[in-house]
Amino acid sequence: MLQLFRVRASVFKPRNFSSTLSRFISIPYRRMAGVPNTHDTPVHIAVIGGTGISHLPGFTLAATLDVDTPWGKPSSPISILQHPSQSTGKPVAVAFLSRHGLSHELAPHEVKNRANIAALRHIGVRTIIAFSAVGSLQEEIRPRDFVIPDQIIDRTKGIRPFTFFEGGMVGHVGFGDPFDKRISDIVKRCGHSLEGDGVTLHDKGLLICMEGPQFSTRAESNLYRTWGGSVINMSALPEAKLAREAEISYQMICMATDYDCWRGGDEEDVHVEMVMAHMKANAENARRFVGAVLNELTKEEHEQHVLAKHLEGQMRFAGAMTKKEAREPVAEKKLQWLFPGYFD
Ligand SMILES: CSC[C@H]1O[C@H](OP(=O)(O)O)[C@H](O)[C@@H]1O
Ligand SMILES: Nc1ncnc2[nH]cnc12
Repeated sequence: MLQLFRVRASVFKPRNFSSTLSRFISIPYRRMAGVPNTHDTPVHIAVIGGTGISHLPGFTLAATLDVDTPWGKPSSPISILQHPSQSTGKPVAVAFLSRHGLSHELAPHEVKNRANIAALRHIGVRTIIAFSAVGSLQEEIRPRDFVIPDQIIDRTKGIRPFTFFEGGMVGHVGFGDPFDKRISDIVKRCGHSLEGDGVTLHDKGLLICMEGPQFSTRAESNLYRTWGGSVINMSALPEAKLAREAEISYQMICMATDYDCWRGGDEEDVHVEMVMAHMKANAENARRFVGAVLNELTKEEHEQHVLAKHLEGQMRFAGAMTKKEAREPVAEKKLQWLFPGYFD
C-alpha cells in the first residue's frame, strides 16, 4: 500500500524520468537544492491556490512532487508542506498546488484540472480547500470579504475537459451539493473565529462559474443577480466536479475582489489590477484563514471527514456501468491508474 504513495517524478511515463527531474521546481523557491522529490506517506489534505496565491508562505517545505498523470502534468509541481497538528503536536503533511501555474501562466480555460485532481488523489488527498478571487454580485459582499459558497451555476461553455469518465467508461456521480457539508462546517467555524479581526465572512452563497477569460457583460452580470448569484469566478468548475468524481471532499473559499460590472454609473468595472490589489492587500487574512482551517483539519477528531469516508468507493459502482468488453483499453487504463482496483 505504502508503495503506491511513493510518488516520483513522471509516475505515468517513466521514460521521461530524468528530463522531468532536471526541470524540478519547488514552491516558492524555484530550483531549491536539497528538497526531496518523493514523499513516502499519503497526504490527505490539499490546498489549491488561485489568483494571487501561488504559494503558501510560512510553512516548512518537506518535498516537491513532479507528478505525471494519464491526463498530463498538473498546473504546478505539488509542494508538500509540514503543518503541526493541534491535537498531537506532530507535523502533518499538506499538499499545495498553484491552479494557474507558478507564474500565473495558465488562463482559466487552460488550467490542468484533470491532471491537478488526479495527481492530488494519487498522492492520497481526500480533502481539498480551494481558494478563489471572485467578483461580488451583491452590495453586502464587499471587496476583501470572504464567502463560503454552497451552490454553483455552471456558465462554462463545455470547452474544458470536465470528466474522468469517457472513452467507453461511463460514470455518473451526484452533484446536488457541489461542496462538502462536513468540511464547509469546519471552514465556516474557522472563518468566524477570525471575524472582527479584519475578516468578514458570508456563510453561504451562490457562485456563478463563467467561462472567461473576458469578464462578463453588464447584461450578464445583471442576469446573474436576478438568478440570486452572490459571487462570480472562472475556476470552480470543472475543478469541483472532478474532485467529486475523484471521491474527494471539496470546499472553495472565495475572496471578493470587485463588484464585477453590474453597478455601472460612476462605479469602476472590474479589471485585473483591481483584483490583484485586493488580493495583495488581504493576503495576510487569506493566509490566517488557511492556517486556521489547517489547524482544525489536522486534528485527529476530523480524520474520518478528512479521509472522505462517505465518498469512498462511490465510483466503483457509479463508474462501472459499461460492460468490460465495451470499454476502450486506453480509457480503462487511465481510470485504473486513478482508482486502483476499481475497474479490474
Ligand atoms: C484575475 S481575475 C479572474 C481570475 O481570478 C479568479 O481566479 P481564481 O479563481 O483562480 O482565484 C477567477 O476565477 C479568474 O480565473
Ligand atoms: N468579476 C469577476 N468575474 C469573474 N471572475 C472574477 N474573479 C475576480 N473577479 C471576477
